[in-house]
Amino acid sequence: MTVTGLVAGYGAAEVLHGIDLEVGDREAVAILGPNGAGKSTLMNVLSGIVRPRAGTWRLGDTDVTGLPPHRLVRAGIVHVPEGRQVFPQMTVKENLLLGAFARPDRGGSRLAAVLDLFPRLAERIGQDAQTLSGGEQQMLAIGRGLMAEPALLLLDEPTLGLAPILVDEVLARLRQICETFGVSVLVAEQNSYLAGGLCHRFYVLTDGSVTGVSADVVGDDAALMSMYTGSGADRKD
Ligand SMILES: Nc1ncnc2c1ncn2[C@@H]1O[C@H](COP(=O)(O)OP(=O)(O)OP(=O)(O)O)[C@@H](O)[C@H]1O
Repeated sequence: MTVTGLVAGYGAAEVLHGIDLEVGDREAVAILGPNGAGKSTLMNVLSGIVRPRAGTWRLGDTDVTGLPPHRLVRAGIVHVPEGRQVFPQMTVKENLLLGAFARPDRGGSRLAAVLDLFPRLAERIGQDAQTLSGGEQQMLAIGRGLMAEPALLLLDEPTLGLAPILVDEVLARLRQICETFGVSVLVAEQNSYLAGGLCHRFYVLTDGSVTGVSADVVGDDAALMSMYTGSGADRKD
C-alpha cells in the first residue's frame, strides 16, 4: 500500500497533516506514537470509517481512496480495531465465519489455516467469545480479520491491556501472518519494544506527520522519547 499526502481531522481540528507511508508486500510495518498522536485516526481513514480531507491511498495498482468500508474489505484492506471487538454471544467458530462474509465460498479452508495459526482458538471453537480471556479475544479478532482474505491487515494496538505472556503470543504471530498468509500488516503500537523485533520497518507518528525510523531508533528509548516530545531524533533517510 502507498499512502500519499493524507490529511484528516474532526470538526475544526486537523489530526493528520499529510501522511506519506509505504507498506510492501508481506511486510509488517509499525506505526509508533504516543497517546493521541492520531494512530487510530489513520487506521480509521485507511479502512473507510473516517473520511479524509485530502490525500490518496493505493493497494497495488488500485486507487482505493475514499471507498466505503465494505468496498475496502473487498479490495483487500481489513481493519482489526482497538479493543478486541468480538461478538460476545457468538461462538469462536461463528465469529470466525462472519469474517469470511465477503468470500463465503472459501471460508472452510481459511478456517483451518486460522486455527493452525491460533491453536488456542481451535481448542475453544465452540465456546462463546465472551468467555475467552482478553488475549484469546484479541487472537479471535485477528483471526476474524484474516478470514476476509486481506491483502493488508490494519491492527490497532493489538497488545493493549494484555498480560505479557499473551502479548508475546499475539505478536509472535505477526511474521507468520505475513509469511503464511501472504498478508501485509500495518500495526499501530504505543509500546515500541513490542514491535521492535517483529516488524520489518517503522514509522513514528507525531504532530500529525510520520517519519521513517530505523530499528536502532526503535530500540533506543531516549531517541524515541525525544521524537515523541518533539525535541528531535535520528531520521532514517
Ligand atoms: N471521533 C472523534 N471526534 C473528535 N476528535 C477525535 C475523535 N477521535 C479522535 N479524536 C481526537 O483526535 C486525536 C487523535 O486521536 P487518535 O485516537 O487517533 O490517537 P491515537 O494515537 O490512536 O491515541 P491512543 O494511542 O490513545 O489510542 C486526539 O486528539 C483525539 O481526541
